[in-house]
Amino acid sequence: MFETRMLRWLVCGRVGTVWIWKALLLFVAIAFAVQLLGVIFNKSSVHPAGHSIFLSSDAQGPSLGFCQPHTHIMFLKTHKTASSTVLNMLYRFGDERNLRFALPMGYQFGYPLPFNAHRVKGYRGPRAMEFHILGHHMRFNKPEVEKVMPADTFYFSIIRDPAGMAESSFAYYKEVAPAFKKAKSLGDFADNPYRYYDSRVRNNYARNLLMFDFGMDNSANFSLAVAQKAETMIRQTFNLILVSEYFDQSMILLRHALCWPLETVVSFSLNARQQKPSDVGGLSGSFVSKAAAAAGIGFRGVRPQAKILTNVTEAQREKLRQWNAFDLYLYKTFNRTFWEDIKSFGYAQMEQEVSLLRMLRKEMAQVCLRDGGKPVEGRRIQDKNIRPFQLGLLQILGYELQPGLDNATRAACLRMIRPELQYKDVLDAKQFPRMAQSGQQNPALLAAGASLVRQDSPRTGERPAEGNAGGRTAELRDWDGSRLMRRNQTLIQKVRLT
Ligand SMILES: Nc1ncnc2c1ncn2[C@@H]1O[C@H](COP(=O)(O)OS(=O)(=O)O)[C@@H](OP(=O)(O)O)[C@H]1O
Repeated sequence: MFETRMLRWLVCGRVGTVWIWKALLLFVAIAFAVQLLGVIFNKSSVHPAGHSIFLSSDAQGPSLGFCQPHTHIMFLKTHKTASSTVLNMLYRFGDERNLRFALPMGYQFGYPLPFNAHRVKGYRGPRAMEFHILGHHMRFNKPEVEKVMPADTFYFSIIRDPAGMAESSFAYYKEVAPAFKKAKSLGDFADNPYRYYDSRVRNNYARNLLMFDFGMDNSANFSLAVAQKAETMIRQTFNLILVSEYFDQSMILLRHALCWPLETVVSFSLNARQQKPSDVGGLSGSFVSKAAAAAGIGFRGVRPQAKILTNVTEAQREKLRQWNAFDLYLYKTFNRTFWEDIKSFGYAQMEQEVSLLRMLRKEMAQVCLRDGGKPVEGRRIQDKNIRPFQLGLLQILGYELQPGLDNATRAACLRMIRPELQYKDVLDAKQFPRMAQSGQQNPALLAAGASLVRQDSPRTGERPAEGNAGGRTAELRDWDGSRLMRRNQTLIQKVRLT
């Protein structure tokens, strides 16, 4: 009773309606200012601390309108699809803004086993800590990924024509994948896959690798119902599927979806296969071979044997597509969706942004890279911090930095060319400084791209050890899960455990 009278007195008697309106207006103004500050704060928290090294004032790209940059991101890093180039971009974005990565204990999340949250370093139960970016190779397993990543996570991945993927995969995993090991050449495999492929052995690199990475059965014969089920799962889970053959268009769609400035999606192609002489103007699906051919760049030192092993005719490329029928279905389906997205985005705007992106890449190549950005065979790169991990028949290419760069520019350029394994170590050491200090990682092994996995680690479930580190039994594995042995201080690639 008393309160009501008091209120009436305050409202009508003492304060008056004008004052109420003024108070209301003030309240609205304060709320708006708080909101604005929040946006500014949020935006600035994902902007790099340092200044941009891009010379051009267009580095931010055309306006994105009013949007909030995404910082919770899950990238399914499919194999042989330009995924290392995409991951490098995510690494840079997160590194420059001190975001937290969900990193594996070694170099992979137990691939080819399905992803398990307990393989994430620092994981302490569902959502116990905030992870921003998850992007390493894995066999996708949604419930486990959801334990690690926040509910508002943006999911995306990348696909490639199965013929190009098969070439890339064969060149890389020839000595590792059971089906490839026995084949005389990729052409031979394409002509007679059933002679070499045994579905009882895990042969993910040799058939429907995309399907496998998305967490589904890769070895069954094609069935439309199963393919459609896979499509539905992907549509329900992933916000965007990029296409490797249209990498630059993919980057533009991605930056708009993530609300990121243009400069964040400028990259150099990483993890490319060594150029084969026959590729020039020719048959191969290698991205770099085409780019190099267009630029008139030639390579020397190719093993003729390797060239013969990976050569295929157009008819054999078609056979490889049919052999990978599930992947072909996914590729065709999501390629269509990709072009529908571009249509909605607008062809003219896409063209404008792609040109800008290419201009920035060219600019960066001139600033950062030796010889105008000509890719270099891994074995010719002296600096182990930028030498890409080597596996397979052909050299994996990397880059060398322009000499004489100032410190800030050098650091920014280094981030763009630092290979995946080395970058993972840098991020790992940043996130877990005490472990890095206690020397858990062995630099000699890191240079070779190996991980040291303690045999007694309850989470890894790795096989018994062969090496010996600090008196403890330990096993040496490369990033891909294949076992490495040390003999006379030399790391020797061993056969992968399937
Ligand atoms: N920007 C861009 N555009 C198109 N293609 C590109 C790009 N960057 C890398 N690549 C090609 O991707 C292949 C390597 O793929 P990944 O990095 O996914 O390989 S891996 O699974 O991580 O080993 C590898 O293909 P191949 O050269 O055919 O083997 C790279 O050349």
